[in-house]
Amino acid sequence: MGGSIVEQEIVIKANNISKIYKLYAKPEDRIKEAFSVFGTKEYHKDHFALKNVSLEIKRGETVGIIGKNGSGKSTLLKILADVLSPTNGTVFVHGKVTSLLELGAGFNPEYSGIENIYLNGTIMGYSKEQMNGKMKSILDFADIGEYVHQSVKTYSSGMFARLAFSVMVHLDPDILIVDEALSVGDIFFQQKCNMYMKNNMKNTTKLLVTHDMNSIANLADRCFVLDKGQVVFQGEPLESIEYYIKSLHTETFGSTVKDEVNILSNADKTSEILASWNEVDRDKLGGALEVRIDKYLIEVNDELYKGYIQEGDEISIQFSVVTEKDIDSAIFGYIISDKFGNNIFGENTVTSGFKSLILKKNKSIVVTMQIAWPEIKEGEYFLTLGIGEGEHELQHIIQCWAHNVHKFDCITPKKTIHCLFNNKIKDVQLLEIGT
Ligand SMILES: Nc1ncnc2c1ncn2[C@@H]1O[C@H](COP(=O)(O)OP(=O)(O)OP(=O)(O)O)[C@@H](O)[C@H]1O
Repeated sequence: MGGSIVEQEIVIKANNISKIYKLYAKPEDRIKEAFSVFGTKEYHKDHFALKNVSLEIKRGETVGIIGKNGSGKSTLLKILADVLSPTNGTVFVHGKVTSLLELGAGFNPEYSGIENIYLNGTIMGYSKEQMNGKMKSILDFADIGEYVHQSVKTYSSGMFARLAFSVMVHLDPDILIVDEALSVGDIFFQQKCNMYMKNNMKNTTKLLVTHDMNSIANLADRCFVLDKGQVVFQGEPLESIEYYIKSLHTETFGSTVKDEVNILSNADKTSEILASWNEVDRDKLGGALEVRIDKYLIEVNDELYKGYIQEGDEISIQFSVVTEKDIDSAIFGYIISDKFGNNIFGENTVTSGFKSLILKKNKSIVVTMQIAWPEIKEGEYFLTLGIGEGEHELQHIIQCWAHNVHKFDCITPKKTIHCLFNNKIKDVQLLEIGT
């Protein structure tokens, strides 16, 4: 068989699978139903953890599965890993599967790390001798030192994740299924796993469930987005992330932004157009509020924000301002902070060299600030907007702060940002000092 044919081989095929759980309002309803005369009276509601899901995955593909909590990701993986049966539909899986679902399956907590390595090997059909041959690489990768001789029940969840991942990938699976299990490991271990999967497991089909969009952007060839047990989108990772994050934002922030909004020139900014902008919640505002931020719109590279952002993207932050007084000298600014509230970067018009910005009483004004997204670590970042009154950045009246009005999901495809940002090594020298 030629290489390209092998690559095209479908190794996972799910046909119209559903998983239905019976939900009972009260525990006794289950008993009542079981003993109902002729078994006809129903006391339960059907809950579809998965509904009519069909998919095909080829050999060697890395497929990301994303979706909100409870959307059915784990249920799907468990069915594909054959630890759960679908209520309806058929599943075909061709090849040896190892899975990091629910850390612990396949591990005996009373056994030591070493004993568990042998146990997993036996389950996967390897002899003791074969496992001896793999032992060093498994232990080196897990890197948990002397703990391998302790019983697994004494491990921290991170140590356990290290051992379990190492064992799973060294058992040469045809298909590797990785749930959020890895997220309990520290960031360096997660990177090590991602590198290993990328570089050492090219022929292995990998299914990844994670809420870490950056891993998806970097590792996946293709993605499925699940919502309420159904596949609502499938496609390229970035398109899938865009679809998913947009739907999250719509839910979380109640965004009213329409898919199609014309790119506006200043003259066109009528109240009709502002009607489609995002309202800033009054409870996000602070300051004297004689001048206040009313609505905003974020555009990235001249299009509406797609749900993710990356280095070099040109952002246009537009917001409308309602004024109750004349201001001779206004300062506008922004801050980007991380999810822990640390301010990461920002600027204002004074320090950027823009002076004498005048606001007239009872006028609606639209402010547009252009910035470029810098090279920073992947993650969630929040935009805060500010208006000050005065000429000096340190001596002014805070008129309006609009806190955390917008969330940016920053991804760094094909790049590792080691800390908050990278700082290049400008020069390196090697000096030979002897033989
Ligand atoms: N044993 C069960 N009994 C009843 N309902 C269940 C059971 N297992 C899962 N569910 C329900 O099925 C749905 C899908 O659950 P699942 O764990 O697959 O979601 P998920 O996308 O993996 O979520 P998360 O991101 O929170 O891990 C949820 O509504 C969940 O409450």
